[in-house]
Amino acid sequence: MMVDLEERVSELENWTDGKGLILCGAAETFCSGSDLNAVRAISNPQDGMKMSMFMQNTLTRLLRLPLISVALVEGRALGGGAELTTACDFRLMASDSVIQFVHKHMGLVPGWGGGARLVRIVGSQNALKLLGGALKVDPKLGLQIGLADGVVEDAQTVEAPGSHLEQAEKWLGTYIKGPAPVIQAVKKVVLSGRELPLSEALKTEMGVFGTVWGGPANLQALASKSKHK
Ligand SMILES: CC[C@@H](C(=O)O)C(=O)SCCNC(=O)CCNC(=O)[C@H](O)C(C)(C)COP(=O)(O)OP(=O)(O)OC[C@H]1O[C@@H](n2cnc3c(N)ncnc32)[C@H](O)[C@@H]1OP(=O)(O)O
Repeated sequence: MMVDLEERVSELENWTDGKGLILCGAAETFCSGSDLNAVRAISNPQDGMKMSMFMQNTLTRLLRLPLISVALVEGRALGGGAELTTACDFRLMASDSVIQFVHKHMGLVPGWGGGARLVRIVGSQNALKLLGGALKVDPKLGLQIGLADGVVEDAQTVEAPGSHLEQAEKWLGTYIKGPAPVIQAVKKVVLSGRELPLSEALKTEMGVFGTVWGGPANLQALASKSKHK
């Protein structure tokens, strides 16, 4: 899974007109973390840290893609799978889904960068509770602490306008409507604001602004005298 994921991220880094990404699992599980059969063979500290470096690099690149990403969590996201959800910009949870940082039960802490990202998403107090307590985060708790950005309804409920994936596509559609260069610029500006010290973020923002100012979308908007009602 880890190598496959890195290869997909490399492909996505070359997707020049991408605007949005939905990451979902298979069957009833979003991701159950490391392959326990495989990690038993690399249970020494050196190999563990190599795996950690590989996955931290992969997931950091995933989060830094110039597009808006959503983790569609169906079933369980456990351990590294929970960390994987934090490597997307947003998380949508199905009604019976659970995000659980089970690391403590494995005698571990997050190793794929999920600890650092979790603090930035839910704050240090909630991160400490989720990691220290290996708490099961259901959609209600996820929305309450800001780990979940929305819930997708089950097909048999009246509110469900389609499958989980169709609902996620509709949810994401609101944020990626528009020309790819503009959506990509939006993500780049937010990324720099999220990761850089203010003075550097301002420089990055100015640079990104320069790529869209006077661009096709900007000139078209100016020509149309659009009103934002
Ligand atoms: C940095 C964190 C990272 C690390 O330390 O390297 C980790 O992520 S540690 C791993 C954390 N994940 C787990 O501990 C998950 C363990 N699995 C489960 O809790 C359950 O399997 C499940 C995911 C909740 C699913 O339960 P259920 O629906 O009851 O199905 P099964 O338990 O029968 O599983 C089906 C099948 O899948 C195999 N499986 C599940 N998870 C893993 C895994 N992480 N690695 C390897 N194999 C996994 C499970 O063994 C079953 O296989 P078969 O017995 O061959 O059918």
